[in-house]
Amino acid sequence: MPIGTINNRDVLLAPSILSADFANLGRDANAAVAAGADWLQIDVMDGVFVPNISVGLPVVASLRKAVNTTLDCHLMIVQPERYVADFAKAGANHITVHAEATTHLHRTIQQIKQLGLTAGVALNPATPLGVLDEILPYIDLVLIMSVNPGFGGQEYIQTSTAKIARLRHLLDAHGYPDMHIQVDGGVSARNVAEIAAAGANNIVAGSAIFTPQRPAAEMIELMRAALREH
Ligand SMILES: O=C(CO)[C@H](O)[C@H](O)COP(=O)(O)O
Ligand SMILES: [Fe+2]
Repeated sequence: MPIGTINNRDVLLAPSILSADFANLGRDANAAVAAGADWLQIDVMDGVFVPNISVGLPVVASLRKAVNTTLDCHLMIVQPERYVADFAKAGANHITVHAEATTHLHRTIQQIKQLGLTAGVALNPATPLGVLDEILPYIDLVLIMSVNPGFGGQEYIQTSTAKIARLRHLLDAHGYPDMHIQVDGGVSARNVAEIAAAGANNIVAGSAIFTPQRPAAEMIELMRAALREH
């Protein structure tokens, strides 16, 4: 499944299954897709790069069988190059690795692309955009982390908005109109419009979509409505 084109700056929604009900993961994932989610993000945490452990290859393989959508694996693991082939085999369509997690970022990106997947680079909140300079020609997506990675349900770090705007400006200035800017962490219907206005086109949200109180479809519609109104 190819990465969506963003020439018209459509905003994609990528619910993170981190906040789904893991005992009913297929049900929750399908509900999000039926409600118009464009991608699903699977947050893979190793307890080393981030202080939490989440899910891994078997969950990707199970979701691949359960849902027909773009599976976006956000790898929060050290030396992700050890596992990218396994995630591709499990059914990932897109893999994002952290610039801070690998010494050989270019080689890791090459591996992902050679596997036929699209590739993204994630930056932690304190990582400057300058680390992207030499890797932009090789990637499809930049993930701006708007929380410190490791947990769902954290508060959006406000300075992320200016970082997104600087990145969109830089991409426009250097001729990357199709690069996705994905934003992950603390995004909800309350702030999604300002995040999209700053230049993000690919929105990850976990706790704002998968809540026990209301169906995912309603929460996705609230986000779409906020995007339409801005
Ligand atoms: O990468 C992540 C955490 O490291 C998650 O994708 C993200 O936190 C989603 O959760 P929420 O929308 O609740 O902040
Ligand atoms: Fe994530």
